[in-house]
Amino acid sequence: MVSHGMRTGNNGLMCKIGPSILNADLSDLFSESQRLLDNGADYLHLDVMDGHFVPNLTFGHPVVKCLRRKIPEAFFDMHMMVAEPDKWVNPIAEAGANQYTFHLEAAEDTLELIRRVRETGMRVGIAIKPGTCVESVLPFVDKVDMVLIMTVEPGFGGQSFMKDMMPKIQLLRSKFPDLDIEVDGGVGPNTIDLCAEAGANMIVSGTAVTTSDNPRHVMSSLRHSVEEAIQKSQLER
Ligand SMILES: O=C(CO)[C@H](O)[C@H](O)COP(=O)(O)O
Repeated sequence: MVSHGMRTGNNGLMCKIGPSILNADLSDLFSESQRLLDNGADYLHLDVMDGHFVPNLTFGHPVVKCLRRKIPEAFFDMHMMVAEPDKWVNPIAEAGANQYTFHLEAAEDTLELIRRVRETGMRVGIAIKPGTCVESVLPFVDKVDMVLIMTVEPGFGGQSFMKDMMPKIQLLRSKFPDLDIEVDGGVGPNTIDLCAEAGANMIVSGTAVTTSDNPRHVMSSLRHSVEEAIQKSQLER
């Protein structure tokens, strides 16, 4: 598998758009995923839900493995909304994932979990729910590749964006200029500016992209907004 660096050059960050296929037609996961990639997605954000950590079920490693066979190149960003994140590290790695993002709230031994994910060769992400304070993730930030700030309660697509999560992104960005910060939940053309100004550089957008007649246009306008905000903040430094 090709290696997928998520950073660029010596200026630090690059904006990436990773649509979530949660609200797409899951009976045709391959075509839906390919359509998003063909229309400019930088990566696929794959939401794994186990019915315990969140009150919903999606799919697991067998489905990811099948999708990987049909899509050998794309970056698979796994958002593991599961109660036992340690249990799925190896199956998800063997299925061909590139990044394993677990929830801090579900981790029993966070450092050990980070070590285990790294050992597989996957990038490591930590996600926090809206009710979790950003300070709780700070001790781990220098050991991971990405922090995911949830802007909805995890479990369902199509919810309203929680703009009061923006201070979490601002705080992380001020302390960690080179960190990949992902935002997920209710993100679309009307909410992207807030995320971009706060400092997010990895943008998950589900419903806004998958239900659009013109996903290429939606993704390129999301990207444009974030790139402008990154450039502006670099000029201000
Ligand atoms: O993690 C998620 C829900 O738990 C989804 O990735 C997220 O909600 C994306 O969908 P939308 O953009 O429709 O909110």
